[in-house]
Amino acid sequence: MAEGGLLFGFELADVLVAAVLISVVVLYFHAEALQRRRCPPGPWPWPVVGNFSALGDLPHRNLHKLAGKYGGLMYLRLGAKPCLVISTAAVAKEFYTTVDASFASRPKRFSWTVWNNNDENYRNIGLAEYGPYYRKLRRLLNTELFSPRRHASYEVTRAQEIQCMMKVLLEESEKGNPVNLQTWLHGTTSNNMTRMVVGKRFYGVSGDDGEKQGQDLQKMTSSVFELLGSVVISDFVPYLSFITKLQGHASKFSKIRDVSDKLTADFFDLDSHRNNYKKMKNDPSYVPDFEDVLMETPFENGTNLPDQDLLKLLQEMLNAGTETSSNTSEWAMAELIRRPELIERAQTEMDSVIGSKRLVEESDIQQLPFLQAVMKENFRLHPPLLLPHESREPTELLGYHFPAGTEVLVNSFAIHRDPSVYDNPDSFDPDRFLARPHVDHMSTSDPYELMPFGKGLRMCPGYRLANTMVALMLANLLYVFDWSLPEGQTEVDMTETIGLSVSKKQPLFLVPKPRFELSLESVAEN
Ligand code: HEM
Repeated sequence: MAEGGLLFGFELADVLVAAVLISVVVLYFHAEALQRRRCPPGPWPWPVVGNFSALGDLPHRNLHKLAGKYGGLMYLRLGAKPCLVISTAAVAKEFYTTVDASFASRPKRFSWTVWNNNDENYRNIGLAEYGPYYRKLRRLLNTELFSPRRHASYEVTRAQEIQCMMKVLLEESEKGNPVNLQTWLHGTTSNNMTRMVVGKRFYGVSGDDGEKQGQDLQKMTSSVFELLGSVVISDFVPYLSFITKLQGHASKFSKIRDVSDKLTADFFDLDSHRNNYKKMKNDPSYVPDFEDVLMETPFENGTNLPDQDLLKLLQEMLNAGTETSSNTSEWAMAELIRRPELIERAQTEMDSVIGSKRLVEESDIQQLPFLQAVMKENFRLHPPLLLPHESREPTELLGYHFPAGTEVLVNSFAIHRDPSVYDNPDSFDPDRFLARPHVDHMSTSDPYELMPFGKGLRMCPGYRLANTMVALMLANLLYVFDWSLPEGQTEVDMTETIGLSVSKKQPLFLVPKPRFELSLESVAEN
């Protein structure tokens, strides 16, 4: 009974506060339950942060585990933001064939904004909103850098960079010491990329600065990938930005951006490139590089790109083109060294096809089905990227309705481990692809079961180059050398670390031993 401000012996005010709190909680659960009835299955979200903690340190693995419980189309609430996670080939196919265009944009992330000089109007291709600016850049990339014609024209460049790497490895092998494969794979892909983009190589160039330049570049690309892979709570709950500040992310990210921007400006030296182009552009024998093309192309309002955007794009090509391909090749060597019988099979195949003491060339690759199966199996187990998409308009997928601004993660890590598609999905078994030649990540008619480069409008534009470089590096490493673990080591540490891409936490050190005598000439530096 209420008596003198008391209800059943409690202060009336306390009772009222408790009643309001209970009502809020009941209303929250009721509203959430109503909303979830209209959404695909997924874990119950916490108030405020939703399912943010489900991402964890290794989102590709954590989301794969959750998909085992909730299925191929899973619904998460990240803060207040709806997010779909696609984890099977069937759902991926439905997604790409019905709503790809609606989901062709990217969300905003705090780290991406810092990298873009604190501007949410992202100017680099991988993060830009899907609109006229993005489409123009993408067309330029497709025609001026990655078209089949351009790809063929850079075959000599690729062969020279492979030759440089093999020459150094042959020299190193004479000492009998382990070599850091990560460094050489990174240097080779990096040189190839910078030669395509600005006509210069930076890694391992002789002279006092050669080694340092290479190390600086490697540090830059991996720290930028670490920055771009960082997800913070205020990406999904903006009013928690004080936590992001307290965690010191802003100053850490800005520092990485400033160091990488300075390095890029020094490496790519726009002024001297511009002067050189002015001198050369009327010479019919001069072939403009990608930097020339970018400098000359009118963008919004007919004006050329500001230097700041131009440098960011060049840096992006270097980052995207280097980290992914070198990580992929390193994973492949790490998998193979644990299964020496697979190395032997690849060598036997190459001995019978190549049969002479020379490097493996691009035209050989088509005749090496086992090597290609090894590559596919490696792409299956180690797809490097999980880049989010975001919808620009309300959409419907598999009968569910989603508002504009819904995120999508196409988790190829989970798709590639679907036990209903792949037997023993965790084991490294290239033979599975010899038995399924129709599964081909390089073909547009592939059944979405192997998609390391994504699909659809935002699919990786560098897929042809990446596939060729990984094939060439792997084939040559395996053909020219036998490999062993450093003395005293019996196992390979396969621990992953994640930035924007999944890489090996510990660099792979292996001891090369030449399989035959091969002397390689120095390749002229340019
Ligand atoms: C093994 C090597 C590589 C793999 C596995 C890979 C994979 C991917 C994936 C999965 C995406 C995201 C697709 C999506 O959002 O749906 C992507 C995007 C991208 N990749 Fe690659 N990539 C590789 C190499 C390269 C190379 C050599 C380049 C050359 C510069 C490159 C440039 C890009 C760019 C610019 C994007 C952003 C595309 C966009 O947003 O429109 N990648 N890549």
